[in-house]
Amino acid sequence: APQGWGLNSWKSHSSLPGMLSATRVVRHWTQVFEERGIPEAQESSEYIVAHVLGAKTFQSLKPVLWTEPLTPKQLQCIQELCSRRLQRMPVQYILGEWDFRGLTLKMVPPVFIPRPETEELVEWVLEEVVQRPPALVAQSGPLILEVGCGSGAIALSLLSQLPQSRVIAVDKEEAAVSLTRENAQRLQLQERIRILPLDVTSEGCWTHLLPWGPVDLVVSNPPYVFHKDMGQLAPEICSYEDLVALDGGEEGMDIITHILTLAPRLLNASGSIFLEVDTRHPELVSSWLQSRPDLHLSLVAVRKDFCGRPRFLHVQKSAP
Ligand SMILES: C[S@@+](CC[C@H](N)C(=O)[O-])C[C@H]1O[C@@H](n2cnc3c(N)ncnc32)[C@H](O)[C@@H]1O
Repeated sequence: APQGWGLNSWKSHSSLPGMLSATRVVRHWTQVFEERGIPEAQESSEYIVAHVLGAKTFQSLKPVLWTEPLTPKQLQCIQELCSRRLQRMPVQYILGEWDFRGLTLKMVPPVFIPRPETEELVEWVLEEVVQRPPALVAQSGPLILEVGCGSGAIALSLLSQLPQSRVIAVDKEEAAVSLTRENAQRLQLQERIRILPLDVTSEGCWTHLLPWGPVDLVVSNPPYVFHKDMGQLAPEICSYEDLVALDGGEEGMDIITHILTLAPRLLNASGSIFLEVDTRHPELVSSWLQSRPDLHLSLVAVRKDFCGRPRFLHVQKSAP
């Protein structure tokens, strides 16, 4: 078993009690991970060792800690955490927290781990809000609805950057709802957020949201993976993350179309929807919207991610 392998490999160092420095331990586990085909071997090893030594990254450790011998307790702890990595558990779940746009969020499996691309979606929303007339932003708002809040990454980043904003965050999974709630409290942002369990595919679900609206913006990183692509996901994802957070149905559009159908009922006139999607979705969403003129929505902009792939959509409501 992977765990047994990790333990056995560690025994080779038992002749060096008290002499193992953080740097040597990082090197050891990097090699073990590489031999076992664990992705991001060095990063995984560095994050785990840094975490046990009380830092976020290996580079941010005081240099003296790189060379000082580790205690048996620290070594034991590193061994336990690295054994989990050998079982392909994502580092974010092993460490139990992860940073998103400078906010440290608690991470608990199987709630979706926020991805770096999503930071760009938040950035785009912030840019758009800043462009609004100053009086509008300063007085109250915006009021934002986030569909599928997961750990709360998007909602809490927006709240922390926009001091007048308020957010309604919904997710169909109870684990996500309670993790967003916990993260909001940890970050002292609970006063401006309403977190509701809600399945946006359920009949008449928008009626539960009406009392909180109308909203200025709808933001979502919905499940958008094409069902046929689900089999290609890495073991880290398939074995630990909630697949409900990823599987968007046949063309990845199942939840996207529900959000687009729901949003016009809740949005202010000329309100906006910002979505993170697959590269095939700009075209699919555009033609789907053309088939639904009754929604009075148009795709007004597409943005590329840091890899140059079209991954973010801005859809706007227009007057009927
Ligand atoms: C890709 S994750 C995004 C999580 C978080 N917003 C982020 O970016 O890290 C999608 C989220 O949508 C939620 N979800 C899936 N289907 C849903 C539905 N029908 N109604 C509401 N939420 C849903 C999942 O539980 C999951 O938390």
